[in-house]
Amino acid sequence: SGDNVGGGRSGAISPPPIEDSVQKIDVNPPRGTRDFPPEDMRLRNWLFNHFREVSRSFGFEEVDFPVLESEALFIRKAGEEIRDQLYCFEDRGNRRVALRPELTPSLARLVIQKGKSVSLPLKWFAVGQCWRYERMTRGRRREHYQWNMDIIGVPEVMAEAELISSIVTFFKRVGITASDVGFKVSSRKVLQEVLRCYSIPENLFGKVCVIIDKMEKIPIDEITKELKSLGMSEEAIKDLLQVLSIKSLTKLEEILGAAGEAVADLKQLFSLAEKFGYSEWIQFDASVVRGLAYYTGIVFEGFDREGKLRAICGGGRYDRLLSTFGGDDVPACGFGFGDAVIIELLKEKGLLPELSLQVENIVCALDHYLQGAAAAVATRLREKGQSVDLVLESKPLKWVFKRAARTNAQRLILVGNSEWQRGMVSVKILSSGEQYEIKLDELE
Ligand SMILES: Nc1ccc(Br)nc1
Repeated sequence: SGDNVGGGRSGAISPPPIEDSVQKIDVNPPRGTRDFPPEDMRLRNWLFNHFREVSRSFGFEEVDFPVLESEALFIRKAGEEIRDQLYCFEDRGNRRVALRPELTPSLARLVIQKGKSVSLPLKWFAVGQCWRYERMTRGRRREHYQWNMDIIGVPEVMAEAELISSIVTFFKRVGITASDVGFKVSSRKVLQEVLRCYSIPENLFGKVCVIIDKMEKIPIDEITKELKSLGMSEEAIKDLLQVLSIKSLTKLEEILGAAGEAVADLKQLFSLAEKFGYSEWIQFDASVVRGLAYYTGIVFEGFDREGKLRAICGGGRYDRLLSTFGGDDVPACGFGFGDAVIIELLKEKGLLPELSLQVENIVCALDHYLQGAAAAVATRLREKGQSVDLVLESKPLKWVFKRAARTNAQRLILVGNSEWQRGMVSVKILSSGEQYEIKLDELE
């Protein structure tokens, strides 16, 4: 029946010699990346389930994109860190590609690709791994998972208010309160209106934002130097930094007047926050600009009030992104929420959940020849929706009890000869120790 290939049983051919010398491989994951062994994967699933349940409760649909994208999707000339750390390379087809550093450009690409086949507004969410290539000198991670929610096709500030509401909903679900975290909210239109007063060219807007976003990270004279290199005068820089220090919307209105879009948008957002019931979570802070060049309006970031951690999440309006990719001028806003800072915050607050392995049944044959019977018992329970850890080899009972304890099994089902002859199995409820025999067809 056909040639024996690869040393089948009949006409056995000895397997080829192992040519490659066995060399010990590095069993750690690549620098800056993580494995998720079961206990870490349980926490990750717990977190992502909350992300997904909140998104769905807001009527959003899940989407995803390739981790690998054309490098062109992320080439922006605004001096962003995300560009400097792009994990990019040339593939075997000589194409310039990159591991995505964020999800928003992929989302914009898919919206454009879908074109008229989708009706606006779109409410999409994604949970995806994002990458950066950072010199390991700083020993930081090179990958993280980001939860994104985006609303495409709604120009009103109601969209940003809805997004912030979804994040507040997530925080409440995991036990975080407005005493633990807040949102700093501003609008890039504040910056825009100041720059216009000094006739700073629009094309410098993105670059100025990226520089301003470094305010808390590099010395102020470095900020001033970089702004000067863009051609801003000392007076313009002084006024700009003065406006950016404003923490009150009333004060902002005094400076910019009530007629501008910046003040109108922000007043509308704070009014909607009242209606959504999360006023205590948000505060105006003109210094918030976020580090992505494409934001055009409201921007916000979640922060821990103790000031120990980096930003928990961030987002805003990006009304021009789709058109810069050649798509129609479609308004859009969204946020990114990383999987690292939130876990640090939950640890700080003692809110990490206890997540142990749980299995409902462990099934074990008491003799080797009853393995088939044990398989039948396991299958029957599984068909009834029960989880079963089937002991796959002959093991001493002591071993089985130890495994049942480690897996927090609720029931131990033993398949023994005398019981099986009578169509029975023996059940032990591990929490109470109660033990009884039961007919197989009554087991559930
Ligand atoms: N954009 C980005 C990607 C990966 C990590 Br870790 N941090 C930021």
